[in-house]
Amino acid sequence: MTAAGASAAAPVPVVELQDIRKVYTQGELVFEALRGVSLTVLQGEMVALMGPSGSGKTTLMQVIGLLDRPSGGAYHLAGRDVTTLNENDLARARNEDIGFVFQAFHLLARQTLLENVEVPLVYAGVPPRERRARALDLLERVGLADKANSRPSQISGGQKQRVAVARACCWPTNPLGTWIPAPARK
Ligand SMILES: Nc1ncnc2c1ncn2[C@@H]1O[C@H](COP(=O)(O)OP(=O)(O)OP(=O)(O)O)[C@@H](O)[C@H]1O
Repeated sequence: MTAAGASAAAPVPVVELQDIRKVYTQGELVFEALRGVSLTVLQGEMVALMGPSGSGKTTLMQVIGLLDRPSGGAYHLAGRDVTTLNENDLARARNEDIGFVFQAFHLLARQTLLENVEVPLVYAGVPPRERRARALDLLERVGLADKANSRPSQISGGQKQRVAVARACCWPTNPLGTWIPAPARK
C-alpha cells in the first residue's frame, strides 16, 4: 500500500493570527491590551478563550470578529488578509464570514424571531422568499420554529440565546463558501 491517496485532507485554517497587538490610547495614557497573540483555528475546531478579568479576551474577540482593528500583527480569515480591508469590505466580511452570539443577545425588540434571524441575509441582499426559508430552517434547528412570529419579549433568556445562535449561523455562505442545508425533515 502506498501513502498516496490514503492521507486525509489537511485541515483548513480559518482564523490565523500572528503577533497581534492592540494598544488603547486615551490622551496621554497608552495601554497595551494585547502583546503579540498568535493563534490558529482550523475548520471545525471548537476553541474556548479563557483568562482572568481584564486579560484581553473581549479585545481579542473584537479583533477576530472584525469589530476592531489590531494595532499590529497579521490576521488572515479563511486565507484572506483582513488587516488591510477598508470599512466597506470589513462590513461585508462581518456579514458573510462571521457569526456572533453576543452576551446580551442584541435581538431587535420590535421584530419577530423570524425577522431577527433573517437580518444578516437582508444586508446580504438575499431575496425575501429565500431568506425566510433559511431563517425558518435555522429556527427549526434550534427548536423554535413554533415561535417564529413571537417577539423577543415573549420568550425566555435561553430561547433568546437560541435565536441569537440561529442568527449567527444565518449568513449567505459559510467562510469557505458553501451553504449546508438542513437534513430532510420527516
Ligand atoms: N477602550 C478601551 N480603552 C482603554 N483600555 C481598554 C479599553 N477596552 C479595554 N481596555 C483595557 O484592556 C484590558 C483588556 O480588556 P478586555 O475587555 O479585553 O478584558 P477581558 O479579558 O474581556 O475582561 P473581562 O473578563 O473582565 O470581561 C483591560 O485592562 C481593560 O481595562
